Amino acid sequence: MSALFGDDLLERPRREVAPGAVHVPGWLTLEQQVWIVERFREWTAGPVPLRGAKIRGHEMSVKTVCLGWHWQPYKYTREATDVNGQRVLPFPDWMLRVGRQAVAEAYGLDVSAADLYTPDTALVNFYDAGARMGMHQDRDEVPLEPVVSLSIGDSCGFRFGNTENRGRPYEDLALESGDLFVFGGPSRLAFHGITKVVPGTAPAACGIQNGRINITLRVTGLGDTERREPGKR
Ligand SMILES: O=C(O)CCC(=O)C(=O)O
Ligand SMILES: [Fe+2]
Repeated sequence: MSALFGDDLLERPRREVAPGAVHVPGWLTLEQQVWIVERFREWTAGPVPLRGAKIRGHEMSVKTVCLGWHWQPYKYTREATDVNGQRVLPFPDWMLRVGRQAVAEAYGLDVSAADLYTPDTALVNFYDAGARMGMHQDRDEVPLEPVVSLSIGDSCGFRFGNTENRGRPYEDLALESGDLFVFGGPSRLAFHGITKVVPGTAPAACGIQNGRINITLRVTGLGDTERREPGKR
């Protein structure tokens, strides 16, 4: 009910959580969320299915499908060589526009000033009620352009930390359906993770009833060449 009349946004103002890290609650409309969930169902139908990446032999509880470039620990490839060898779907044009609008919104820029931001990959994560993501840095990309993160479905606990280590100082905040979070500049290499998913919190009309979809847009800096040497993480 609170979402219907928008008063939840009064309780959750947009906020710079750390320098260069901005949380914009309720950025996506319900209509946009539903449309993106429809696309999510197409992406997960293949050619590369959702899969839990294996980190040092352990399968992640979060399941991921990628667009543009396929992320695997700790590199990007065009083909999902750790899944089924198929090439991932292309990075869609509309996501480039979403990324630019998101960066403009987060940093208070005119959208024409954000057209230098050119994401070329999307990591699309699905969290069921038991999924978590440990504290990590996003550092398999070459340039340190901002990461744009969109959330749809169940709320989660998001821990946003410092650039030095996985421990304190960090801040715990909730990411809810429709929220935007952008981290760039001095916060680009901040450690972050998902501590919990809260079942039953997805808005009835967001298009997904169980679980959480998260999309992160990134600039790999790879151009047309694959980076075959695993980067350090
Ligand atoms: O699910 C999220 O909000 C964060 C995902 C994330 O950190 C990642 O995919 O690297
Ligand atoms: Fe991340």
